[in-house]
Amino acid sequence: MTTEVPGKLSPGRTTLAARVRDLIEAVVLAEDDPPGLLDAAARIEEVTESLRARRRESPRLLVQADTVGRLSANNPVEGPGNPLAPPLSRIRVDVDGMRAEVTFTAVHEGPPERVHGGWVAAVLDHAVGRAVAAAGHPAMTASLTVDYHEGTPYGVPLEVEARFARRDGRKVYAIANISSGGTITATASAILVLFTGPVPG
Ligand SMILES: CCCCCCCCCC(=O)SCCNC(=O)CCNC(=O)[C@H](O)C(C)(C)COP(=O)(O)OP(=O)(O)OC[C@H]1O[C@@H](n2cnc3c(N)ncnc32)[C@H](O)[C@@H]1OP(=O)(O)O
Repeated sequence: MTTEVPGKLSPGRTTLAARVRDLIEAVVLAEDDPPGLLDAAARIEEVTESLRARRRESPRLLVQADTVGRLSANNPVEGPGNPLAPPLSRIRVDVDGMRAEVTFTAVHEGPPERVHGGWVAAVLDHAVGRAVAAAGHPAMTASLTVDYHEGTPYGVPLEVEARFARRDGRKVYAIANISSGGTITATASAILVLFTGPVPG
């Protein structure tokens, strides 16, 4: 079931997501002090139960108007309402493609002091999806090839870019990259397949 919330995302929701993002980072970086950790766990459980008492049916939260379809504000890459999303910021999407900024944290560490490759791929996957939709070809990723040229640092703003390349029948080709201070750390090429039915939000 889709829950549609008209208008802007409430500041309460974005603030809560931001505080939970802070919390996740604090958990990952917390010193090993068993009584302190158990006390924190009990207090967090209390908050979780209070939120669960007002649970919605679906994680979808459709509040952001988009050029093609609507993206959930709880999207796990871009959504400001989702504490798992890094999230993306300074998003610019038009027919020429998508550009955005993303700052990962220690939460996303894979190799020492570098972002886990799965998170890099998730952002690139999302970016190609946004770019092809903006170019008028809403489609789902069938194949994503990622080349990791250098480790991607966290704790610094990164640039994400993606653009539609070409279309061949239902297949839509796109490319994307992620860079740090002008140095490209990962590139992706993707084949997406056009949606045949309605474009999900
Ligand atoms: C506003 C919206 C913004 C959205 C932004 C968010 C982006 C989010 C990015 C994602 O997370 S996407 C989710 C991850 N992807 C999936 O879950 C897709 C899972 N796969 C499928 O559901 C189906 O495989 C798919 C819909 C992609 C294709 O199935 P179909 O039955 O519709 O297509 P079919 O298998 O007939 O293939 C159509 C064409 O694509 C080609 N194809 C399919 N899979 C391929 C593949 N893996 N590699 C290369 N080509 C492929 C296939 O050969 C064929 O080529 P031809 O038309 O030339 O004959």
